[in-house]
Amino acid sequence: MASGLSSGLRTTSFAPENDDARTANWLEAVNLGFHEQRGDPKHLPAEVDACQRDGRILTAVYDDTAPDSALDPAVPVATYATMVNSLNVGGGRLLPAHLVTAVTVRPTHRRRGILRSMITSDLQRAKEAGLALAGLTASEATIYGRFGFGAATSTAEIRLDTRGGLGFTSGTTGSIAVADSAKLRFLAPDIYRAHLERTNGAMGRQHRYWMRASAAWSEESFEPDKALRGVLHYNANGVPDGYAAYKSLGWRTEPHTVKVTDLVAASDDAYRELWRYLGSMDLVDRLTFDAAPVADPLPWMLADRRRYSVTSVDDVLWLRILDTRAALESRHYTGAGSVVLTVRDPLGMADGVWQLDVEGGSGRARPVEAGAIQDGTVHEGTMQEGTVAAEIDVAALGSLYLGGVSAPTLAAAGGIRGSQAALEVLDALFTAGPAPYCSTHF
Ligand SMILES: CC(=O)SCCNC(=O)CCNC(=O)[C@H](O)C(C)(C)COP(=O)(O)OP(=O)(O)OC[C@H]1O[C@@H](n2cnc3c(N)ncnc32)[C@H](O)[C@@H]1OP(=O)(O)O
Repeated sequence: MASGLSSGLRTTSFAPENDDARTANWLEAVNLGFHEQRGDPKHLPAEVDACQRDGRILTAVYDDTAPDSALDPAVPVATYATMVNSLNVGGGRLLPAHLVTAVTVRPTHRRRGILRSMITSDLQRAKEAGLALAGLTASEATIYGRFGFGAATSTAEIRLDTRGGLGFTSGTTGSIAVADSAKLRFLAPDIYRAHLERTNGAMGRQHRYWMRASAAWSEESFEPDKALRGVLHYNANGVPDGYAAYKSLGWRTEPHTVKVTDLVAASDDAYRELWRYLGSMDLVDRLTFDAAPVADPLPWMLADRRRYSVTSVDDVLWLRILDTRAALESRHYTGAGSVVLTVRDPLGMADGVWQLDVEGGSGRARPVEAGAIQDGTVHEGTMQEGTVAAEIDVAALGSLYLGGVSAPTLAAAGGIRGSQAALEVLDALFTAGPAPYCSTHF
């Protein structure tokens, strides 16, 4: 991959392996690129094992022309990794998505087009491999729009005033127990899977999530996190259907604060009861959580909703449509109707004109001759005459895809061009369902 690199650079892609200098050097380059500490060789086998479990394919760009005393040229000057995982695209439908991660270019090699070269060739290959969507979580919001990615989901950072305990408006359901963290490691994947299947916008998780939720790895290192605790919710049949991981920020923190590091609910009851437990701990004055849903039921279950505040809202999942027809036909829809969409894609992967007909939760996308559209409606050809039409940039389609933002909002921002009638149809089709929620970064 990565044709178009400047001369002197060479690139290769490989699967991670243990006892492999190439893999170790690649991981070291990622640490360098993200300003992390050097890796500890004793943790390398676990780190490589995690990469393998995630199904990561690693790409490295090398510059063999390093001068004396420079970092070993076997350490790549650029890194890039991909993996495939499931995205809930509504109605319990799971679609495999091509995920991009660990993108770094060394400061000495930046702004020479290395990222552009890696990502454009990779996206093309993912499309040829039959994947309808690509996704990533971005270090900066300014990088990936030019490559056709649009911000598709957000989470809220929340703060709860728990002095004296939180009151809830409804009675308890199921039961709660403090978790044996070592066992949580093996329960968490199943609980998350059930959450994934019921949550629009949720993404399959990487191995590190189970290691972190069970305190086997801290958020910063591959060492155990001795401060982290876990709690489980069991449904009426005694089956675990939710967990949370949390830790005190220490007695010197004023007010005394517990940070919730992960909270996964596979039922509404589990969500409510996990927060009830967290909100009832003695000696805790504040709870924080940085990955709450933007459409959070939590304030609606509190006796005093003013105990809940949102301190920031951040984008999480960015989506890039690779195959427009497959993406449109894979998604679940809530409304019914028809619209003709002209997709503009500067990279030429997703562009074209489609008539989208939605009925009974499913969409059918048929190619349309571009000349059939005049004045924003269809006038000729085999398509239904009078169907409303809109033009949409591929990044805006990525943002609209899971319904995280409305068509009129995207139109006001310039990403969609169409009549009021077309925007209303798009809105009814794409955003009428539950707001997407992705609590997974990768
Ligand atoms: C999915 C993830 O892994 S997110 C993590 C991304 N990585 C990081 O944040 C680590 C630190 N940053 C880096 O390593 C690099 O700066 C990268 C990877 C972001 C960019 O790599 P580069 O090789 O310098 O990018 P490249 O030269 O291909 O730039 C392509 C285009 O993106 C633009 N661009 C690149 N980085 C940025 C940025 N951080 N902010 C704004 N624009 C950017 C360039 O100006 C260029 O624009 P143009 O084509 O319109 O002229």
